[in-house]
Amino acid sequence: MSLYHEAADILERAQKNGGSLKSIVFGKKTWKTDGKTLFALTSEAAKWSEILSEVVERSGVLGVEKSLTPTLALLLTHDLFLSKKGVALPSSHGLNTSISRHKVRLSAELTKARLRRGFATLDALRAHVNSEAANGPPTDPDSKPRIRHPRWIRINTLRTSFDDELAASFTTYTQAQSLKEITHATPDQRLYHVDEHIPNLIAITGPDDPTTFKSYKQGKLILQEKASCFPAYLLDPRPGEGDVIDACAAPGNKTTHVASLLTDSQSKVTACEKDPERSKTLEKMVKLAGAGDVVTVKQKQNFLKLDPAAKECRNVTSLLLDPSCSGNGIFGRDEATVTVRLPSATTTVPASKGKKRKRGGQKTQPAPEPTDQDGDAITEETPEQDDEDEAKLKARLENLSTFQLRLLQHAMSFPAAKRITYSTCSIHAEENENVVVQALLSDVAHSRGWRIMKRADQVDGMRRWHKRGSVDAARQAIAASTTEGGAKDFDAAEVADSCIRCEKGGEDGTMGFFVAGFVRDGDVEIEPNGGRNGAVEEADGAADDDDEEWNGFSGDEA
Ligand SMILES: C[S@@+](CC[C@H](N)C(=O)[O-])C[C@H]1O[C@@H](n2cnc3c(N)ncnc32)[C@H](O)[C@@H]1O
Repeated sequence: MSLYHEAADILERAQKNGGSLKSIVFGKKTWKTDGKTLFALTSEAAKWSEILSEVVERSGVLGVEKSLTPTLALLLTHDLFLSKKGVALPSSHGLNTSISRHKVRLSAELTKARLRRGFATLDALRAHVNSEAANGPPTDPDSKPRIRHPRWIRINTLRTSFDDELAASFTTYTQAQSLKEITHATPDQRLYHVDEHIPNLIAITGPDDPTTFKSYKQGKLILQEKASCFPAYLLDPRPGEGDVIDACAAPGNKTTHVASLLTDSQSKVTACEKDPERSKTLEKMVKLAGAGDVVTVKQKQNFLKLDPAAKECRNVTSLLLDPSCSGNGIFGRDEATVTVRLPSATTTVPASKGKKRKRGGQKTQPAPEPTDQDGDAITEETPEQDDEDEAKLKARLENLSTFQLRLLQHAMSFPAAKRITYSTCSIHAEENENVVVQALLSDVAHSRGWRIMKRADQVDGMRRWHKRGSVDAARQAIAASTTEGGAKDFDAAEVADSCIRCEKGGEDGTMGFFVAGFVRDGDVEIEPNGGRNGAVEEADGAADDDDEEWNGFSGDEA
């Protein structure tokens, strides 16, 4: 019973205050209904809200059913016609009877709404609604053509081969020679493009929802943003060289990517995840991707508490570090294209009787994030709130970068480690070039011989990637550190060129992202203590780190 009232509350808050549905649902822990169910219903209803508002308003149902608020009517109408299971209430329940007794009238209005939009069947309308949610509404012909964000799909070579999968899932798709064809496609064009930087990655566009593909459900296709594929690829783990740690692993996209690069070797991946719920998702995703033989999931494992000197870590040669961040690089493609429109309470008479429909304020709201086959959200991060004030943001970035630096220094303390990648889905220099410079200047980097992985030493696709770090940001970070001494040897242009950035949106079809690699020859003696900025100190102070890190998730707390 609380489902519909709680869902109505969420949609109304979203319409009134903005913010993402995800933040509203998962930011509150006291809902009676579970968050996944609430998110699934509200995000679907949000997608259909334009059409369903029209249906509810034109049916006149609100004029006769006093127990129904406009939002309840919209949600119940959604479930009555569009949910496989129908209205999730006993047929005798008051809310169910008050909507069901108007089924014929509502159904007629839904048909009219469909025909007005030129769709012959409800399935065709559904495909259109899903496509608009994914790609946004068509642009005004006079305006600049809108750039369509591609749907990036990594073909999981642990379960299938690239060619087999193209033949299995994309037979109705035409190959596009350039990414531009994808970013400028019309919504109904089914196209795929083979990425030129990351092996086994394709960009697609079209009306289909790839989460409904059989191969997706079998773990053969992984929905993963292009930029998010950079860290594992840049890490370039060499089969047989040694083991890998994914330090902050859930939901596991990069973990399974690394695992796919280590096939036919004895090398193992240890995936740490501190958060209990996300640990379960990680475990599930690793199994689904067929990476269970290669990956050991350490559930509820704080990476800072993993002892680098432990026997199990002695053979770790590569570490992938993708910690929590402000998340402001996440391209809110899905979030920006779904509109919540709630029916107007004042227009309760069918339009045929001459009343004008009132169009309520529109807010952009999220469509569901990609989910695993059980509907678990598998986003990597929560987008930053737009309305955060500057002082709050500054404090949050300070907290985050302190935490990120600690993790990075801890990664640098693994005795056999030779390569590390550090990444964030943030575009803030504080979390990126600044952390890189500070890590390079730390005692642990110095004592163990860590240096930046230069562009010339990067794996082919990353060397060719055009967008590099910010020279200004690197220069400022170096200048800030020079006062403490020791930064004179760093060349800002070289540091920046070694870093990789991705722009949020635009013709590259990427989210905002940052990644840098660190290398060492592995022959420097380990010091008993990490020194001033050493990892041992950070690990000891890990209890405080928990709080600091969670400040980074204010997007979830809204
Ligand atoms: C940006 S997400 C990682 C996304 C993941 N790499 C992927 O590609 O699917 C950061 C994750 O790190 C986890 N985390 C944060 N601090 C951690 C720590 N100290 N030890 C282990 N995991 C941590 C968070 O709970 C979150 O799940």
